[in-house]
Amino acid sequence: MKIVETTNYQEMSEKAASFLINLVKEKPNATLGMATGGTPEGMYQLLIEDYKQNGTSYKEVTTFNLDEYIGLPKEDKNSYNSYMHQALFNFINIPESQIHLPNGMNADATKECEEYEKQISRNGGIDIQILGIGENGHIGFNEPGTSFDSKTHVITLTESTRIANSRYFNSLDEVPTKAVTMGISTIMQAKKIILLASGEKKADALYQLLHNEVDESFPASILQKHPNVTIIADRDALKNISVTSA
Ligand SMILES: O=P(O)(O)OC[C@H]1O[C@](O)(CO)[C@@H](O)[C@@H]1O
Repeated sequence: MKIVETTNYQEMSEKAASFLINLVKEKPNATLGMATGGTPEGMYQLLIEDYKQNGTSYKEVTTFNLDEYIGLPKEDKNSYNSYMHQALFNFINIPESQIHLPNGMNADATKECEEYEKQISRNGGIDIQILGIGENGHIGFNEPGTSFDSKTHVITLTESTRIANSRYFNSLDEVPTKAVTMGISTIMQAKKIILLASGEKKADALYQLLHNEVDESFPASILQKHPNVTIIADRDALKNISVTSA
C-alpha cells in the first residue's frame, strides 16, 4: 500500500485531483468510482477549476458512486445524487447518461442493487475508486460486520454513522436509517483505489486500516489485500503512522 503524506487538507485535495486528471487525460473514457462526505469536496472543487482553466474533458467519462440513502428522492438536498451534482457534475461536461448512483427510491431495493452491480460489470469495472473512511472503518456505507464477499446491497446505518452525517440534516431523526452501498467485493474489484483522509479524527481509523488483522469488524482492513491502493492523507490523519515504515 502506498502512503502519500501531505501537510494539510488542501494539499491532499490537490494530489487526489491530480491523480484523477492524469487518468482522464491518459484514458478519456475512464470509469471513476466517486465518494461523498466532507473529505472529497476540496478535490471536486479542484477538478472544476482544472476543467475551467485547462478544459480537461469528461465527455467520455463514466462514473459510479459508492452509495445512496434509501428514502431520499434524488432531488432532495441531502441525497448523494444532489451532493454530486452540486459538488462536481453541474460544472463539468460529463453527460448525465454516464453518471450512475443507486436509486434510493426504488421500491424493489434488491433489484436496484443487482442492476447497479450489473451496470458496473457491463461497463468493464472501475478504473479508479475514490474512498473516504468512516471513524468506525466503514468504506462506502459498509459498516463493521459487513461480509467481505458482499456485492451492492442494502445496509442499515449504525447510530454513529447517522450521528456523524446528521450535520447535513436539520436533526438526527431526518437522517435515513438505510442506504444502498457498493459491497466490499465490488470495491475490491476496482483496478486502483485512492483513499483520502484528513484530520486527527481519522488518525485511529488509518492506524487500524494499516495495522489491524484483516477482519470484517473493521471493513477498511480489507484494503491490505488490494494490489493497488494509495492512501493520500494529511499529517494529522497520519499522526499514528510512521510513513517510512508503513
Ligand atoms: O468524509 P467524511 O465526511 O469524514 O465521511 C467519511 C465517510 O463517511 C461517509 O460520509 C458515510 O458516512 C462516507 O461517504 C465517507 O467515506
